[in-house]
Amino acid sequence: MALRTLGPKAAAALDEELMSSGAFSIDQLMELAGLSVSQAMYALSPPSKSPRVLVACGPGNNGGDGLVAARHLHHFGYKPTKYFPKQTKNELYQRLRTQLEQLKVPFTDDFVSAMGKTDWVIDAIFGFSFSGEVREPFPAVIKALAESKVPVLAVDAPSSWNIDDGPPDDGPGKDYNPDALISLTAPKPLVKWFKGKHYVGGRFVGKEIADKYEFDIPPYEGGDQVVEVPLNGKL
Ligand SMILES: NC(=O)C1=CN([C@@H]2O[C@H](COP(=O)(O)OP(=O)(O)OC[C@H]3O[C@@H](n4cnc5c(N)ncnc54)[C@H](O)[C@@H]3O)[C@@H](O)[C@H]2O)[C@@H](O)CC1
Ligand SMILES: [K+]
Repeated sequence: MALRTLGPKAAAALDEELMSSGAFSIDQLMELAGLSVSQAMYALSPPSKSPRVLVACGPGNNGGDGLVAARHLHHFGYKPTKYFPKQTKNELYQRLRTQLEQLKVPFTDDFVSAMGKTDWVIDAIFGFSFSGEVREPFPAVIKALAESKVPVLAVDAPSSWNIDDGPPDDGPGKDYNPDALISLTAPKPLVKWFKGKHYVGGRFVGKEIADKYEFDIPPYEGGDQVVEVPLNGKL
């Protein structure tokens, strides 16, 4: 049995429910999501093998997960660098940025050059709210990811893929196939087209909610925040 998927509308509704009747704050959810991204990175390649990680952050909550992950990666012993070209004035993001500044996590505004000086890239540009054609300044970033010689871990979705329909037929993300993907809470329908290593994280939902939204809680072990899940094989 493969894990059931959660479409973009249901994923947004679930987020809203968690933050209203569920009594979670966005900070809590983002912290757990970002922690699980950093744990997937560690499972893929520990800092002794790949110390340099370039974290590409988009303007929404997917980017926020990337900022949180960068902080945890620093504490795990990596040397993260962040790329965050469209910074919001939202207070949460300002606090996440200040936390990274205090740890002296550097930033870059030249993503393409930074790709030549890293061991892994984390794609936290767009998640389940992405739609349409990729707008500036991101087409060049998506193109660089598609042509990347270093491995890429995508957060929740390979950025520029349609959440329901998978890889785009043309545009900068046409040939973008990241090496690994961490789905948050539940895989999105695009996993049907994904061929790399797949993890699920974002361990904050109980069975009642999972039943209501018709997805499965993956078989997390012990205190782990992530679990590797075969995409079409048996659980
Ligand atoms: N319940 C969960 O699983 C949680 C998910 N979180 C993360 O939140 C993500 C969803 O966050 P959001 O709803 O903020 O949205 P996203 O981060 O997916 O993206 C929205 C942002 O991208 C921009 N955008 C959308 N389409 C674009 C295009 N074609 N070109 C350029 N920019 C475009 C929007 O203007 C907006 O600023 C998830 O994928 C996940 O990473 C966590 O942070 C919190 C908990
Ligand atoms: K992403």
